[in-house]
Amino acid sequence: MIKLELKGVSKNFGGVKAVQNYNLKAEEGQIVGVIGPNGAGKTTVFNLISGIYKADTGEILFNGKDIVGQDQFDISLLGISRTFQNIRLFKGLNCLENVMSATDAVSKYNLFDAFFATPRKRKEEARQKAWCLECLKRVDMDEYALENPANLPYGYQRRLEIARALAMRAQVLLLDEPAAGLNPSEVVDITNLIKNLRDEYALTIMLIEHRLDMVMSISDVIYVQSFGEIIACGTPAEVQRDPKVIAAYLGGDMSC
Ligand SMILES: Nc1ncnc2c1ncn2[C@@H]1O[C@H](COP(=O)(O)OP(=O)(O)OP(=O)(O)O)[C@@H](O)[C@H]1O
Repeated sequence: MIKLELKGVSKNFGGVKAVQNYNLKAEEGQIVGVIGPNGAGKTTVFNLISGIYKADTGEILFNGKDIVGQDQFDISLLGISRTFQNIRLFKGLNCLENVMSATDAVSKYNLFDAFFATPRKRKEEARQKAWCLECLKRVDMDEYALENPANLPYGYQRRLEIARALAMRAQVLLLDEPAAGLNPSEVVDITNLIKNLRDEYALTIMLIEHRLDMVMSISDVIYVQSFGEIIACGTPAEVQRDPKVIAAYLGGDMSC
């Protein structure tokens, strides 16, 4: 089943054609790698899917429905969550509160309940807390629930971002350079975590990554972008031997 599909999507910034006539299909439970040189338009694709930017042309279908024009908040409620190249966490909140902040929008109590701290609000908060602890556990971070993320190694902060996305009950996860800044053993950990989450929840995962060894080892299919266009798409083995990819992206050596 196709979970996410981009059809003829384009985005210009003034004279810059950041994304041009972009077509992509991501099946349920698939890990889709997106690679390409700096400035190729990879992050712009994520910004278009997540509603940060609106596509100039084309369709972005999530579960078969076009989401172009919806704002980022509504898109995240639909089930598309993303992480960022530069980790975005609330440094003043502990890990559990960071995860819970992601679920505030889906809480099932109203202003009256919130103002008067009704039993319904207390019950709903307890339910959300249990669910968020479960999400922390899923990324092996339950023991750090009360820790400030700023005191934790980078690898944990990356996992915390993923826990926030899980708490939103994401069906599609957009990971922007999940291995950036991680040491080799943290890269192995996050790679295994991503694979396990896909297997367990049938998540559809798109990932932008400059670390080719990681993206090649984890992806079912890879899209290669250059100057806003897809120049190749296929299995890791297929794109590695594609002459266009080798010429445009790696200057001759794609072995990793
Ligand atoms: N908000 C914006 N305003 C103007 N130009 C933009 C904007 N966002 C992106 N661009 C331009 O669009 C092009 C694609 O940028 P984008 O960040 O999507 O590339 P990228 O492939 O993610 O790069 P990197 O690998 O370095 O993160 C670049 O030329 C960039 O300068």
